[in-house]
Parts: sequence; structure tokens; C-alpha cells
Amino acid sequence: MTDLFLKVKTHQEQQLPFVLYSKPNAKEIVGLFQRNDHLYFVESFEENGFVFAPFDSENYVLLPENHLDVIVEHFESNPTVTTPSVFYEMDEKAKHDFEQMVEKAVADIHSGHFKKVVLSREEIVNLDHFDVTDFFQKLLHNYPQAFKYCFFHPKVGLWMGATPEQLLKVKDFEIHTVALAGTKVNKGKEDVVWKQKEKDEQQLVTDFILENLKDHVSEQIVSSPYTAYAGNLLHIKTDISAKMNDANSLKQVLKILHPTPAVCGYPKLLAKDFILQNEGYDREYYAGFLGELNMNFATGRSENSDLFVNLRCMKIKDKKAHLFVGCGITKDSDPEKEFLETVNKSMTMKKILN
Ligand SMILES: C=C(O[C@H]1C=CC=C(C(=O)O)[C@@H]1O)C(=O)O
Repeated sequence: MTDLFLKVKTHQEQQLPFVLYSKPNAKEIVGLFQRNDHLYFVESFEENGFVFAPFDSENYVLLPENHLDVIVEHFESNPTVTTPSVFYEMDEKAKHDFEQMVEKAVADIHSGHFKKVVLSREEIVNLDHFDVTDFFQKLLHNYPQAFKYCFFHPKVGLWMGATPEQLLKVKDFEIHTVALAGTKVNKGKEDVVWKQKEKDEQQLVTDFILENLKDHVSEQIVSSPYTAYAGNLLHIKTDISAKMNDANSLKQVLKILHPTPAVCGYPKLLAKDFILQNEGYDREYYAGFLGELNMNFATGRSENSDLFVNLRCMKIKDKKAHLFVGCGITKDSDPEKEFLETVNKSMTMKKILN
């Protein structure tokens, strides 16, 4: 076992906070190990550290740099660790409940309450065995293009995921974000044709980001929408870059971007209200964000932030995996298709539970 994974074992035994992560297409795993079990929070956004933020609160958990031991290890991609597809047994009650919630949202959209809402559900899977380093290695080898992580804090719990969505990358005053929405199963065909419903759903995210960022940035550069790969799925993606007006804008920009209409809806507050009143469970850190704050731990340099939306993730508790999956609902949504989309998204985590 490597030094990094040995350190994970001892930290787990001592119930001390740690995070393991690997960035999209990177060949390094970064391990950050907090030397005490205190729960720190982001206050000024000028701190250096690793942030783990929930969906619906401003208590952004921080592993602060000055309390961390850092281990960076190189890894070689090993395709033999990839796992086969998973068989899904239909849960009729989950399907019925989700479809009813979608129907209600579509009715509210037709009445003009909001334009889009992202609805999600929790799926619980019993685990016969659980080994953090084993699961994390499966994430690494199955999802090279995602941001893969395993986060543990005794006062937060254990979370893992492989997210395809960058929330914000900051280098000096340059920022980069994406508008990601619309989902299809990747069937390996060259030409992917997106329906108008999916194009509209994604365009709404792009428009929201551009409109809301404009007072805080200059020189916005926007790509054309294109098809992006995320494990067994495809999404529509637009890259957005800009220059922040001043260094203090990071907090402001994060407040605008989190949560985007890709995980909440539009208008934001009305959509969030619908989510909180109707989903019937607590998203906790699902659809929150996580990553490096003002620090690049692999190079040891400060000043960069690299943050991702916490999607395709799960919480592990008492030998159970709680998987979180959602999808964007618009006026043209078909409840059954939306439920099947959440089933497809659940496969990202289920694959590594095998
Ligand atoms: C909310 C999720 O995905 C978002 C990101 C990409 C595509 C999405 C969609 O097609 O609905 C969602 O907006 C999730 O994976 O739980």
C-alpha cells in the first residue's frame, strides 16, 4: 500500500478529517490530512484550503492549509480496475413519487411560477463491504475526465463522487466556468443530436451565468455549446471565461454561481423554494461545491481556486451508500423520462459499488 493510502487508514482510525482528490485528466492524487478534528468554516474567502460547501447554507466547511499535512502521489491509469455495467431493479415507489413531483413542477412552470427547477432524489444501497481506498481507486480508473474525491470529516460524514461539472476556476483575475445541462446516455455514436428541450434547458444556464456575472467581470468569452462526455453520459456544455473586476470579487462571483440553474433552477429563489418544499429529503452536500480555495496543493502555490459542483456523488453511512441524483425540469418534461434520467445518473456511483 502507498504512503498516501496508509495515511488514509490511520486518519480513518483516528477519526480525523481528510480529503483525497484527483482533478480531470490529472495523473496525481492529492491527499490533505487535517491534524485536529475541529470543524472550520470559510469566512473571508481569502483563506487557503479545501472547501466543502452544502447546497443550501453558507456554512462552507474548510480544511485550512495551516492545519494540513499534504501528500501528492502520481498514479498510472489501470483499465483493469474498470467495472462492468450494473443491473437496475425498478423501484416502483421511488418512480411513482418522483414522477408525481415532476408533474407538480411542470404544472407550476405552466402557471408561470418559474421556468426551470432541478429535482433530485436519494437512493440507498446496502453495502456488503466498504473500503475507502478501494472505492476511490475505482473512481480514479473509471472516470479520468471527472473531478474524483473522497471527503471525510467526523462532524460531516464521508462523501465520495466523480463530478463532470466545474463551478469555477480562478487564476489571478481570470475566471473560467461552464454551463452544463441536458443529458443522454453515451451509446458511442459519432453524431449526437440534441432535442430543443435539452438545448433550451442548457441555454438557460448559460444566459443566467452571463447576465448575473456581467456587473462583476469584463471581457466575457463564450464558446458555442458542444457535447461533453461524463462517464456513461453525455451533456451539453458551454465554456465561459472572463476577467474579475477586482480580487475581492471571488466571494461575490461564488454567490452568483452557487447554485446555478444546472442544480437549482430559474429564477433561483423560486426554484429553490420548490425544491425545499417538495423533494422531501435534505440534499446536504449534494449540489453544493468543493475544491481548492486560493491554493494549488499539487504545486504548493497559493492564489488559484479550482472548484467543482458536487454531482454524481454519495454519502457513506452505516454500511449504506446514499446516492444523490437529479435532473432539470422544464415545461416540456416527461415525468417518466426524467425518472429514467436519474436512474442513468445513479449508475456513475453504482458502478464502483460492485
Ligand atoms: C443535477 C444533476 O445534473 C445536472 C448537470 C448536468 C445535467 C443535468 C440535467 O440534464 O438535468 C443537471 O442539470 C445531477 O447529476 O444530479
